[in-house]
Amino acid sequence: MSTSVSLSLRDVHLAFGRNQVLRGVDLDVARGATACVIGPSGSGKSTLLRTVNRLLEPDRGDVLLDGRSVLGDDPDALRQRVGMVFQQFNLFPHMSVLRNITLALRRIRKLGEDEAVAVARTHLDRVGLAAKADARPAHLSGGQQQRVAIARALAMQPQVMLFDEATSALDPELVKGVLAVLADLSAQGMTMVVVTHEMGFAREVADQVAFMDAGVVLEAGEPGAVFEAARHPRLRRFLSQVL
Ligand SMILES: Nc1ncnc2c1ncn2[C@@H]1O[C@H](COP(=O)(O)OP(=O)(O)OP(=O)(O)O)[C@@H](O)[C@H]1O
Repeated sequence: MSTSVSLSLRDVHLAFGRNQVLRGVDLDVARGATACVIGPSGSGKSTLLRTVNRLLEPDRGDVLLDGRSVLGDDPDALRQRVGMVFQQFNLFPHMSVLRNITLALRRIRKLGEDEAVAVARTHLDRVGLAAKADARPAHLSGGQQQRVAIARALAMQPQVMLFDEATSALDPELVKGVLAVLADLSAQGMTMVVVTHEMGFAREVADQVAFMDAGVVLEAGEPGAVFEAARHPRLRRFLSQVL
């Protein structure tokens, strides 16, 4: 794994037209730490993630990796450093699992075919899918497809990983396997931001839980402090609805 970096968002604002979605987001994720972002639908969680790898540009504020702003960086170079996994797995349906992973290794990391295949197999093994290298995505379960998407992102040797509701599209029995991969990655010291509705995962795996409401991080802290001793009434109300 390449070295993880710290991540900071400073007073990030973003509007879609007149809809002011981010209203001054501050978040600090230490190197190697896992932050889980929780909060009501529409509070801006996905939008926040997308500002980190510049799928969206903030109107104001800053995004920093290891203390350095990334807002002037080449987006393609930045996206090699910041891997992202989406709710829908976004695999190429007409390619084998292996090819889905080697494609970017060859085109972006410029690896030769043999090395790309070797790297891809290593990462497939890491997510427990070495035996599925030659399968088409459609022949895999949703949970397996999501693990391929994770392997594909990890193969690029990111320094930060973003997960946008990575288990929300999965049948309940498939969620566990994907969360186990995330927990493993967290334990290995990857810097991660995980937008999730899985409160059990947040409680057990996160170093920090950040509660977003109406475009700001209203409260953040260690899981025990957030789940057991929430200060803000809006967070207490949210938790009473989801726990
Ligand atoms: N590309 C876009 N164009 C216009 N509006 C958008 C766009 N993306 C998100 N929004 C709006 O931004 C607001 C926040 O959306 P966002 O997806 O960030 O919320 P969320 O907290 O991730 O919600 P959920 O938990 O339901 O996924 C919503 O009002 C949404 O309609």
